[in-house]
Amino acid sequence: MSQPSVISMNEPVHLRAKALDKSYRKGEHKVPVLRGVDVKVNRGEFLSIVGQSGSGKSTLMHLLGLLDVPDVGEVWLEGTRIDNLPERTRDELRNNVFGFVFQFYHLLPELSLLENILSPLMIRYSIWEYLRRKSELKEQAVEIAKQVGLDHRLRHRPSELSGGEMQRAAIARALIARPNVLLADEPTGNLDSRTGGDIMELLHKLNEEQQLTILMVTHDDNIARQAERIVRLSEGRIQSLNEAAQGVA
Ligand SMILES: Nc1ncnc2c1ncn2[C@@H]1O[C@H](COP(=O)(O)OP(=O)(O)OP(=O)(O)O)[C@@H](O)[C@H]1O
Repeated sequence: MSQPSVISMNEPVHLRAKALDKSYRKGEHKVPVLRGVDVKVNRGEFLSIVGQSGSGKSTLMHLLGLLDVPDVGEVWLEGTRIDNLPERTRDELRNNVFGFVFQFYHLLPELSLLENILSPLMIRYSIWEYLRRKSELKEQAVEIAKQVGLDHRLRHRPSELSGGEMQRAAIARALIARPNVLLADEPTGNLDSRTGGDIMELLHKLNEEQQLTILMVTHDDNIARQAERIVRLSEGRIQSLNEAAQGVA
């Protein structure tokens, strides 16, 4: 699959939400979730979006990562509006620019850890291209497994891994497609505080060493504070854009 024309791989991005509105229909009622949300994610920054359960954090992340479309408003990537692109271009962008990490890992139980890490490339390439390049792609997957500290678990199935290891595997799977932006939805939400701390350390390492832009969603203020900057979402609106993450009272 060719790369989308709006951004070249590995180019630092600058992601922006402009005046996003999103409502869901519940029976006969339209329930507003986001009401005029503006967020800017700078190149190479580690931004957390914090807010109570139901405040719309995941909804916002899904709109920024092209998993859903806003009712009103725009999403911009490096000077190009992306929310209104044709579906195929949006699919390509989603697969090439964004990496996703979720609270419950979403690993495929029947695949080994190595196969799970490789799974996005099976989608990116045609079957023939994937098979032709398999040994090179496998080497890349092993290298990324090393980066997240999992190279000793390559043949294990998800059921044989701890929660922290499954989240590391999910992060490795997101990294294999060499994303510009990592979107992490409650990445520590299912982990004890020590294991969650290890995952935060790994995210920091990726942010600092690879200048990976990270947008993390969490309901946990302590986790959110560990990012470089916090955006607080309350009742579908941004409360503070400039709250310094470190040293917040
Ligand atoms: N696909 C959907 N259809 C209908 N309502 C939805 C849908 N997705 C989310 N909602 C509703 O929108 C509101 C915001 O949900 P969202 O998941 O974005 O919040 P959140 O802040 O991420 O919450 P949590 O921290 O509990 O995951 C909730 O009331 C939720 O029930």
